[in-house]
Amino acid sequence: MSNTHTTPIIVSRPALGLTRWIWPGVFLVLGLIAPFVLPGDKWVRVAALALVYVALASGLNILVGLTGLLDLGFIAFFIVGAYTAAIFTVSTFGPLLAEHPAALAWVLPISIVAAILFAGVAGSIIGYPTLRARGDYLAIMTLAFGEIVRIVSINWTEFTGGAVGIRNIPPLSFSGEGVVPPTTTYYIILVVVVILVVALASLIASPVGRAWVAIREDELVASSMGIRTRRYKLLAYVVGASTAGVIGVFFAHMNQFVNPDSFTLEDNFIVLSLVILGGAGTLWGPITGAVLWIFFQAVAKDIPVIAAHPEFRTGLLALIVVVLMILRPGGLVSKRLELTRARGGTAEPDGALETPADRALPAAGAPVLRVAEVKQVFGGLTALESVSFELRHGEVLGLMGPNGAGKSTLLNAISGVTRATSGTIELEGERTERLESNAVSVRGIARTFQTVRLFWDMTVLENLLVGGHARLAGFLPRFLSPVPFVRRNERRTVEEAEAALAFVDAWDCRDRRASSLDAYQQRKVEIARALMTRPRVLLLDEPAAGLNESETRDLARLISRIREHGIDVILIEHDMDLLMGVSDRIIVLDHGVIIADGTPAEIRTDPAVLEAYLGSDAR
Ligand SMILES: Nc1ncnc2c1ncn2[C@@H]1O[C@H](COP(=O)(O)OP(=O)(O)OP(=O)(O)O)[C@@H](O)[C@H]1O
Repeated sequence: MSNTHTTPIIVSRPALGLTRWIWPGVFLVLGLIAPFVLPGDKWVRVAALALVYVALASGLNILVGLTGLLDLGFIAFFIVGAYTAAIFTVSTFGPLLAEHPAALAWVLPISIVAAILFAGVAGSIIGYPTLRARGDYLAIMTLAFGEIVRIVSINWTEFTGGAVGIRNIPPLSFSGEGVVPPTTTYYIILVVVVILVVALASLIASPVGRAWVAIREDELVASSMGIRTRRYKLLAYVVGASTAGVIGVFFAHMNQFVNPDSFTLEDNFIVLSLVILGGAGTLWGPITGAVLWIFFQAVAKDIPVIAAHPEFRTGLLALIVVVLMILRPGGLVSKRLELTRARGGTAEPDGALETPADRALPAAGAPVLRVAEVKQVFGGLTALESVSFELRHGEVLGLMGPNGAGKSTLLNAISGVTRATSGTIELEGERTERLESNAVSVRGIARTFQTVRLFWDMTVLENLLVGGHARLAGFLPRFLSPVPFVRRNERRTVEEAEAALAFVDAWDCRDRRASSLDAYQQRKVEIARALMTRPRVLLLDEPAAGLNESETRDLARLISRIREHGIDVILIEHDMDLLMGVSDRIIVLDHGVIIADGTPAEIRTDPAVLEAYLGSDAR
């Protein structure tokens, strides 16, 4: 059994049945009764504005909270949505609406689709160049983008009305009435926001949401699990932007005018603060933050000192954020996101690893992986010098060499983490040396890392589901988890994940947060996650580092069992007993050159190996 010497932190089993609806139920009931309990129209308008911020904060949360992409220009997408509605209803369809105000019922959907399209395109435009940028660069680029859109809205006068803006946007009335009670507007916006939040929540508890969180936690590993990271980052921009665009349309109708002052840089920071204040990366945090802040702001307006100095409002928000970040760094709501809605079984599977039915195994001894004359140069340093070898089917190939010999560099080149300077790599006859790591993973090469790299904030099961990502997410995003066949797929993958966990003897940990596991459990989960990609070849980089003797023996048995399942293994290891015991053949690297290739017994007595390890005295 697994060794457990830490206090197990069990992430509560995903809530079943009614309990998981408590939180959304409370919000929905509050949303529905708000106009009845709020004292007067002014407060109903405040509530409607709070809903607008709920949608904005939820959209920005996809970028900042889930995917870890700081966006300081998010308000630009809101501007695009609001101006789209304004231009459509005042200029394009203005004369028609003047004659038939009820035509808004079909102009509005056109505005919404156009806003999704325009904001989505704007999202891709900002998203594309920022795909390679992170941190400071990303922040500055998005900030600049937000300003560009705002400045364009001021200066493109024939379209946007310049500084004056666009007035006389019709209210949300489908009956032709010129005046719409704030309660009606409120309920229309409530319906829109509920639809947006449900759609975003569905996306989060799907392979897409897991891919976003995986990218935030460790982009390199996410890619090694088969996630096309650039595509998912771009998708995050498009989804966030479209959300802001849609709510921008409703804001324009609610406000009945838009001008550049409707959206300032300050609004941008307010939305960002609300996400952080509420709890970035949670579903309900940004929603809570938005509602609390908008109401707090409305109340604060009546406090004399703030009424006299409205500029204090944002300063106050900044102060609240600073204090809260010290007291509660995760934000007001720190409930972990559930990244799957599928439920696992309650009985441990028998521990047999699934082999895909469509997979024809090569003949024993046939070459599976061919590495030919691979060279890797980093600046002036040649880490690998024309390395060539074959991995044959049915074998565990040991890879050893002194520190700095180039072992990890070789694994990185094979797994597509780095691109070899020259040379070829073939997996069952297919060239892979030019592929990115996600494509290499999909072709059938999985890996673990020298220091364990799990998605620490996810549960063990979620970690494994990320491993099964490529099977769950096709080109057409099969992400709408309420759709039955998608759920079936997800359930199948959960079953496979549980089988993989039972195989490595870590099924008990399936609901634990990865960060709570002990060293050996972490290693086993990392191996199970790699197995979830259904690899033909598994690359293990020093899996015994940090393990005790009995764990190392157990690991040796696990590696042999993996080979018995038809998965060929390349094993880097400094633990000689493990390496010699489990490998069928060993190659030895020194200074980026293969100096020996043979059975463990041959390697043990090879003079070149002894010299590399012990110096010239060994001869
Ligand atoms: N991204 C990089 N940029 C520059 N130099 C690198 C890079 N990656 C590795 N190197 C260098 O390449 C050489 C080989 O490193 P590598 O990590 O592959 O060795 P190793 O055999 O895995 O060693 P160890 O057993 O200590 O992990 C080292 O000199 C290392 O400093």
